[in-house]
Amino acid sequence: MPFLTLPTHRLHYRIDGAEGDKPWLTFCNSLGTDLQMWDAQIADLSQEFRVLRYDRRGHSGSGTPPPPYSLSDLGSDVVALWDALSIERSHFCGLSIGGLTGQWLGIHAPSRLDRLILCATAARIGTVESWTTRRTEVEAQGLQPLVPATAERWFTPTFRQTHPEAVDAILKAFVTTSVEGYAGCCAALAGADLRPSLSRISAPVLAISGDDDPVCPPADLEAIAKGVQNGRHVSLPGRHIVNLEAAPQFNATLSKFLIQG
Ligand SMILES: O=C(O)CC1=CCC(=O)O1
Repeated sequence: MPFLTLPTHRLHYRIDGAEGDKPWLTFCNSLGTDLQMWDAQIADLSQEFRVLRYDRRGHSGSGTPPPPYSLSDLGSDVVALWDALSIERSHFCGLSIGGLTGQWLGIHAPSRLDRLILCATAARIGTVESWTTRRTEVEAQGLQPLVPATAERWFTPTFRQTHPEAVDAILKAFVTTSVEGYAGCCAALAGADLRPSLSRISAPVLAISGDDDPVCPPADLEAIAKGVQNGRHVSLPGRHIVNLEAAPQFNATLSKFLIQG
């Protein structure tokens, strides 16, 4: 398991796929998941790309610096990883808080970005109050009590019934997330409002929604596509973890955007 050791924490990462001159594609997970949330993308996309995945600080194999975190902390972790791995430029695909991280990179590190895929995210997710409440609850009771409602927000009833093992694997990662790490990311979400800065994003953007996502509904992704300089929006069947629920369509949409433009 490779790690990058930073002054306050280490980042666990993984590289799959094509070697040589193939372009880099970086995946960035959502709150309470780990890099395995992208497993359904690897076989298809690692043919054409060098695929980099990592666990966000406070999640799974990465270290947990003391909370709170800011979106700038999360974006700077990606730049540190790219610097350490001598990755000058990469495509970037992030989901939810991973999509906010992608927007931050589009604004603050445009020279490092090729194309940007923003999934099940928004320029502002939730409210200061909702994230403060979530953080307080988690710090008091841990993550286990959140599991039923989380499963409902993340997957349709049909997917939960037909793919119980895939859902269990994601929820297992969720409950093992460190409370401090989760709380730190709640603080980053409370403080992140990129609506005034979206128009600074010049990288080509593909915004992907889950058409039944109660967290970031299609209108949020449409607003991103309209707000950036060069954006388009596609909606796929599923809820929040749309890359898993609609994996074949997701992979085909991503490949088309990255390869054909
Ligand atoms: O917690 C959720 O259900 C959804 C979510 C918000 C930000 C994120 O990354 O996931």
